[in-house]
Amino acid sequence: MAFLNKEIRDGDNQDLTEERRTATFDTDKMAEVIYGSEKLARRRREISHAVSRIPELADSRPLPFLDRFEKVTEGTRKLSVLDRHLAELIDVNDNGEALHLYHEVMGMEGHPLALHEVMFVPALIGQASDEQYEKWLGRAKRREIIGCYAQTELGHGSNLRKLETTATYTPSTQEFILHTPTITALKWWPGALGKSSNYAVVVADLIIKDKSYGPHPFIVQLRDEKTHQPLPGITVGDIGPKMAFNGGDNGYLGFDNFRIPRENLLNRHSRVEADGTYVRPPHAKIGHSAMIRVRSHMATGQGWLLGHALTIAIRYSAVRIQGFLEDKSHEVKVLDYQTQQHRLFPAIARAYAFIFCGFETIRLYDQLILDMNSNGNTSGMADLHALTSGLKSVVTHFVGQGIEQARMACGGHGYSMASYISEIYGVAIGGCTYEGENMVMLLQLARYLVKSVELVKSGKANQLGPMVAYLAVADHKVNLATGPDSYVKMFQYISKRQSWKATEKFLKFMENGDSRDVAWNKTAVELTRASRLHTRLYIMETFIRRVESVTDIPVKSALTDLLNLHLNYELLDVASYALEDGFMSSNQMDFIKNQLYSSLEKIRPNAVSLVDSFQFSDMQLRSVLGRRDGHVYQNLFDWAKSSPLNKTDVLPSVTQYLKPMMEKAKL
Ligand SMILES: CCCCCCCC/C=C\CCCCCC(=O)SCCNC(=O)CCNC(=O)[C@H](O)C(C)(C)COP(=O)(O)OP(=O)(O)OC[C@H]1O[C@@H](n2cnc3c(N)ncnc32)[C@H](O)[C@@H]1OP(=O)(O)O
Ligand SMILES: Cc1cc2nc3c(=O)[nH]c(=O)nc-3n(C[C@H](O)[C@H](O)[C@H](O)COP(=O)(O)OP(=O)(O)OC[C@H]3O[C@@H](n4cnc5c(N)ncnc54)[C@H](O)[C@@H]3O)c2cc1C
Repeated sequence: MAFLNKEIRDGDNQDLTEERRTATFDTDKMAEVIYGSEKLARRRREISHAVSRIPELADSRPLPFLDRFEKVTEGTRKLSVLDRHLAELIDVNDNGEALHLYHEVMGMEGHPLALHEVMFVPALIGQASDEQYEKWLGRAKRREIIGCYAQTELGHGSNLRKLETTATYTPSTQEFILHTPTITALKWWPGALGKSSNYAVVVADLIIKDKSYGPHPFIVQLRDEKTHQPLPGITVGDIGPKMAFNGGDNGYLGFDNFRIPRENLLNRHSRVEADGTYVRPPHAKIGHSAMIRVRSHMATGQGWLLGHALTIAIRYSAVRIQGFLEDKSHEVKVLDYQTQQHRLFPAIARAYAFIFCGFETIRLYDQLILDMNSNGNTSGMADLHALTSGLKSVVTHFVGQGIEQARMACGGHGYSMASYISEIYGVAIGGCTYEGENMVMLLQLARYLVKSVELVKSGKANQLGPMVAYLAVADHKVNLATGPDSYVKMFQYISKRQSWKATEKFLKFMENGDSRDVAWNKTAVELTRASRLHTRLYIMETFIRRVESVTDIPVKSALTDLLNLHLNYELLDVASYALEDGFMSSNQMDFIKNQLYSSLEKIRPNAVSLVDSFQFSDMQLRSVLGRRDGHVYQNLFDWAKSSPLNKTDVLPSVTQYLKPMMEKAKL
């Protein structure tokens, strides 16, 4: 008999096998929906399989047992092995394949090329002119040079307009002089800056004839290409251990009147002529495109991180037997408890929703770059900036929450590094901070919402973009029993009401004499609430669109269960906004809760298969607790035995310190 869940193998834990047999859909088909195509889903499996046949690509020891120096070395070692095998493992021009290969082999703890691929090369593609492509892009793509993205400083990150690093143009030599005037102006945080990169895209305040033109990107050589020594005038190093990413060398960087040629200002959109004349870009914020790119990719990337934690927690919950339900002679799987399901299943729905939604923003970003590079059309920038600002904030926040719930759902073993969940958590919540601190980015989206409400108030609703058109729609009572559209309408009502209330509050403060900035700050919490609601509405709508587009009936049916859970969970979470003015009745509230609980029951038989469908290999998961075979206890015991502390029965620290203390006490 062909099994719908292809993960079933002889010798696996029987409880897990039992779960896999209950799948109502084909996990390979679900993987096609998750990864966007049959080809990528298949290639991912093939690549993982090919990697497993190259022993040098495996971690030489479990990563949690390595110290920082060993982690950096291990990451670099694997990169060099990977480099030798790249062409045989993937189509190097296929980003999806490359991304999977790097996740599989390099894991998530950071490596020297992380920022090269994620920001340095994209910054060149988005910001460099054709001549600069000629000079730098080929070298960067061939990895003759390794780069990073150096923007944040010790004293400033969120407020780019106040970056202190200066790039002062000198017409006599046609050079920019890069300088770090104070300790707070040191670049601080850029990934792969400390020890690995020999080039960087540096964002510095452009100064011409004593006038500041604001932050601009420059390509800067940091280290000698032969010796890798820092060039004279450059101070560079590693900033030390972090919550996660400890295989990466986030760094600091200072300039002492360091000169670079005029051609090193990335000048596809703005430039400085030889005589110092400044040529403006078509859009003031066009220099931020590398950031918009990462933000556009974050929803999908974060959805996968949540998927990792949930794969571990759900598999473990199907193996962990504890306590009783009806039959007191047999303990049950902890996955059978409603509280466990409520803790984990809505997070599975969110992981799927974030991945689907992320694919849409990636497409929007690719279109924007195409428009900008082909005909200088920047009209999509404001919309995408607003959308991705909200999305990165909402998604990273919920992913952090979801991973933490997954950890707790694994009880004590979730707290062990054997689960690897704490590492996943550390990596994921970095996203709440990098690419724009979440509150700061929610407030960026709020600017857009406030402007949109103001348009409606001034009778210009016809100028609203499609994503905010609901802000002008009249309210109608909603019958939730009619399906997903009614949930969207209810959510629209809630989101619209909050955007309007926050805007009115903000305008009122100004009417009463506050400046715009003070009024804004006095309304900021309400504004961030509006941004979150707007973003959650967008996620809900993309989830519905994606499920509607699925053609495989069993897959669509399983996804519909997840979608229903998502709709009810989300609406319940924000119901107070609609209850307070009576738009939602308490009967409707009861209806939502009942739908939610029945969704949990429907999803239960598919839970393991829904996470198996992410098709993360054991190598990629790096979790002893979440391995496919489910032999949790034996695997945990073997792992603990391999701890370096267990190499000897008596530790030197015991002989040196503990024993003398005990001996002394005996006297
Ligand atoms: C294959 C890819 C995989 C990717 C996977 C990701 C996983 C990778 C893992 C690890 C990588 C880690 C990478 C981390 C890298 C970094 O963190 S780089 C540093 C990031 N730094 C930031 O994000 C700084 C945040 N701050 C800002 O972006 C800006 O300062 C600001 C947007 C908050 C404000 O900008 P400012 O210039 O001061 O503008 P305002 O005066 O506030 O606004 C003026 C108007 O400009 C509009 N605007 C601002 N930015 C943009 C933009 N990017 N595009 C379009 N428009 C923009 C803003 O909305 C205002 O418009 P209105 O006046 O009309 O309201
Ligand atoms: C793992 C990681 C990797 C990174 N990689 C890079 C990299 O490769 N390159 C790079 O250049 N940088 C990088 N960074 C830096 C990162 O981009 C910044 O830390 C981030 O943009 C936040 O800025 P900040 O540190 O200045 O936070 P701050 O702005 O100082 O935030 C502190 C608090 O102030 C609040 N706040 C600040 N401004 C406002 C405001 N206007 N309104 C309301 N509240 C406000 C914030 O909400 C927050 O609560 C990385 C950071 C991390 C953690």
